[in-house]
Amino acid sequence: MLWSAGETPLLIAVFAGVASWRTLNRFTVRGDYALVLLSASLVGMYLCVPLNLSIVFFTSLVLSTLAYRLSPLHPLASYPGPVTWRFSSMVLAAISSTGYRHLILHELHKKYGDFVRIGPNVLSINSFNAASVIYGPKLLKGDAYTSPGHTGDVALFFKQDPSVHSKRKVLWTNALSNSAIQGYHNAFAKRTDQLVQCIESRLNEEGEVNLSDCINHWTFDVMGDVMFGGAGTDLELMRDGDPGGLVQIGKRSEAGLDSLGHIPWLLDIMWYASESDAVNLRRLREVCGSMMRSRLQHKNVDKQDLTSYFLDHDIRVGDRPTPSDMELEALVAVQGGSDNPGSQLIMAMFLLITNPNVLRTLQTQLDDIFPESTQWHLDPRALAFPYLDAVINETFRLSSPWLLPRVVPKGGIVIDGCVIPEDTIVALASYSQHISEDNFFPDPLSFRPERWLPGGLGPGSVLKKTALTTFTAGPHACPGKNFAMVQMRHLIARLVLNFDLALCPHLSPEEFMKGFKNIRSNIFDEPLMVTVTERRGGKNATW
Ligand code: HEM
Repeated sequence: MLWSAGETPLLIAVFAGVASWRTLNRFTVRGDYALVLLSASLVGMYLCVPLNLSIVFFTSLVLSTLAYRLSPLHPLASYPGPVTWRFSSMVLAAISSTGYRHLILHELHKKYGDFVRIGPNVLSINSFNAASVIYGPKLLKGDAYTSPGHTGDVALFFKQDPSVHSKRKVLWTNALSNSAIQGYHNAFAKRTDQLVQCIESRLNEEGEVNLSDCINHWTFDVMGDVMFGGAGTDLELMRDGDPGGLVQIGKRSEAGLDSLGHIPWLLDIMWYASESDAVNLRRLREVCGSMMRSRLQHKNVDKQDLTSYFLDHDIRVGDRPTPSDMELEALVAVQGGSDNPGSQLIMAMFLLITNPNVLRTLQTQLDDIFPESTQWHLDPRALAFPYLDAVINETFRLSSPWLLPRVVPKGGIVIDGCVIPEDTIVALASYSQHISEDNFFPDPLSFRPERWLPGGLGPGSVLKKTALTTFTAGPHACPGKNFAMVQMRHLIARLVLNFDLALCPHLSPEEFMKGFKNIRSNIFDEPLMVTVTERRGGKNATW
C-alpha cells in the first residue's frame, strides 16, 4: 500500500482538482454563469467537505493549470516569450490597460523574434505576411468580441455567426458607399462651419483653445446627424459641451473591451459591476439606444440618414435588424464613427503643427485649390488630392497601433512556415509593422508624408502600402474607411485653410507624445492646446 486509507479523501481532492482543470481547459464557460456555479460549489463544499480538502482541491486545480501552461506539453510551448505572461492572460490585460502595450510588445519582438507568446494561448505576430492570414476569411472573432451582456442582439462589430455577419455587412456597406456619403455632405458642411465658430468662441484670453475637445465634439455631432438625420438626438456637443462625458464614456468602453477582452470570463462578470469599464459600455449602450428609439419614432426624416439604409434593408439579403439590433448598431456607429476619426484627427493636427514644413506645403496646395474663401464648399472630389491623402496615411501609420485578436480555426494555420495550432488567439503587432524599416524606409519613426507620393523618399526608399493596417482587411475590415477619409479631408482642410495654428507654449511635443496611449481607442493624457490666428475668410467664409 502506497497510501493509507486516511489519505484517500486527500487523493480524491487532488484528482478532482486535476479533473476540473481538464474540463475547464476544454470548454469555454460564460464568466457570470461560472461565478454562480463556483459560489454554489463553495457553499456546498463549506457545508459538506472539511476545509483542508477544499484547500487541497483548489490548490490542485490552480497548480495543474499553471503547470500545464508552463509545460512542454502545451501546444504553444515552442514559441518564445516572457515566462510570467504564460501563467495567465491577466498579465496581457494589465499591460493593455496601461495604454503602452504596443511599445512593450515592440520590445518583446526585438528580444524574442517575430512570434511571441504573450498569454497562455495568445501569440503576437510581427510579420508582413501574417496580416492577410490573420484577417483573412478563415479566422473568426473570439470571445473578446462577445455582444455586451450576451443579449443576443446583432451588431456588425460584435461576434456572431459568419453568415449573419455577412448579411449585416451588406447593409453597412450600402449605408457607407460613396453615393451614400454624398447624401451626408450637408452634415459635413453645416457642422464644419459650426466648428470654425466653435473654435473662435472657445478661445481663451491668450488666444488658446483645446483643439482635442473641439475635434471630438465635431465628430460626435457629425455622426449624430449622419446616423439619426438630426431626429430626436441630443448630440450637440459643439453647442453644449459634453456635460454627460460621452467622449470619455466611449473611450473607457473601448478600453474595457480591449483589456478585459483578453479575459472574456472576467468581462462577463464586470458587466454587472457598478464601477468598471464594462459599466461605461452599458451606459453608452443606453445613451445610443435611447437616441435610436427617438429616431425610430420619427418615421419621416426629411433626409437620407444611415438609419434609413438599415430600415430600407434589401429583402433579397434577408437581414432585417430588430429594433434592439438597431440600438446596438447605433452604439457601433456613434462610437466607431466618432472616436476613431476624432483621435486620428487630433494626431494629424499635432503632427502638422509640429512639422511646419509639411503644414506650409499643405496650406499652399489648399490655397491653390481653393483660392477664394467663398469657394470653401470643400467639394469632396477637390479634397481628394495626393498630398492631403499622404498626410492622412502617414498619420494613420503612426497612430493606429492596434492588437486585434482572431481565433485560429480547426486544423491550425501556417504563417511564415510556423504551424499555429487551432484555438490559438493570434494578433498582428501592427505598431511594429507600421514602423518596420522593411515596410517603410527611411525614417520609419518620422512623420514624412512624401513617402506616400510617387518617387517616395528618394532612391532606395521602401513603401509597402498593404503593411498599413489601420482599417484591417478581410471580412471584418472597417466599412467606414471611405467615410472616414471624407471626415479627415474635410476637417484638416478646413482648419488649415481657416487658421494658422501653433502649440501653446506650455505644451511640449514630447509631453504630448508621452501621453499618447492606445487601448483600442487612442487616448491622449494631454489635450492638444493650440493658439489659433485667423487666416483668409475666417468666420465670414461661406459654404
Ligand atoms: C479613422 C477612422 C476609423 C478607423 C481608424 C477605423 C478602424 C477600424 C478597425 C481597425 C476595425 C476592425 C476592428 C476589429 O476587428 O476589432 C473597424 C471596424 C469597424 N468600423 Fe471602423 N474605423 C474608422 C471609422 C469608422 C467609421 C466612420 C465607421 C462608421 C460610420 C466605422 C464603423 C466600423 C464598423 C461597423 C466596424 C465593424 C466591421 C466588421 O466587424 O465587419 N468605422 N474599424
